[in-house]
Amino acid sequence: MSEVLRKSDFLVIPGVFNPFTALLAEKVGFKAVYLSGGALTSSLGLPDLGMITLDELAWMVRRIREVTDLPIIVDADTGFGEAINVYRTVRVLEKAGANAIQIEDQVLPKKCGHLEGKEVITPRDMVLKIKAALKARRDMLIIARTDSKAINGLDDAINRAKLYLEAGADVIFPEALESKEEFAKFSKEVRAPLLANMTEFGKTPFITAEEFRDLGYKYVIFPVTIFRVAAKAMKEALEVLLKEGTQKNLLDKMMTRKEQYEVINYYFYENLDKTLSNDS
Ligand SMILES: C[C@](O)(C(=O)O)[C@H](CC(=O)O)C(=O)O
Ligand SMILES: [Mg+2]
Repeated sequence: MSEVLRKSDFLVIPGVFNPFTALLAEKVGFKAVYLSGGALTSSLGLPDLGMITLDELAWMVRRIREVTDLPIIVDADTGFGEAINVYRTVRVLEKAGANAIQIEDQVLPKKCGHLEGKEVITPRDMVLKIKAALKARRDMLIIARTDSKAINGLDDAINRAKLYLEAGADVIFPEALESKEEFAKFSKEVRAPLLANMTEFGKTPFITAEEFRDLGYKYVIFPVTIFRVAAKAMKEALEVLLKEGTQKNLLDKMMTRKEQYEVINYYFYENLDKTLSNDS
């Protein structure tokens, strides 16, 4: 499955936060999913500040792996500690079913890369984490994210990316670039598979997937888009229920029971049960 990530020329990758959303992405036709820390933590009612544990993340990777064969890129934040922790993080997440893992060079508590007040670790400390990740991985890709642009500027982010590549990172993720020109400069200087983060309400202006491809990016993630759309839809539905005491006016906004069951392969299990009983 990591082969899909390695061999594809270009991939548009939605952020998911549970098995249902991963299945939806698969059924709609996406070729890979991104388990977003931002969306996952929000779905747990928690801020994205590096507060969940490795075990909680691995549990979700296993649950998603159970239902889909799509490649999963896992957002592992800062790797749950220092280099030796990163070693274990990689082992655990790969066994759980991850095909790629993203580690970022922020200090803890980490933040969404598009917020103010971030801090970065030294390039050397990040290189140690990347080396630990490479020693631990069997097949999965190691994606090194640098948050440095917003703190030390684009040139520092470019220099860090070069060091991370030299250390062996497979993919570079420059976080929170602010214009097409910056994305273009980065891809001109950093000759490697690159991942662009097209999150909304952040520092990056809207750039389409196709434009990112033309700018030299191999992967584009839309990490929290479906969470935010669903969150607003759920809030509106709750308000209607509270006000009207009936869901009648919501029906045309709903996935039907049949459509819902198709996503979760309900009918497969129903048929399996019949076949097993008929056979015996
Ligand atoms: C990509 C990201 O790391 C995520 O957790 O999905 C976030 C996205 C977001 O908060 O919008 C990020 O730090 O950019
Ligand atoms: Mg994240």
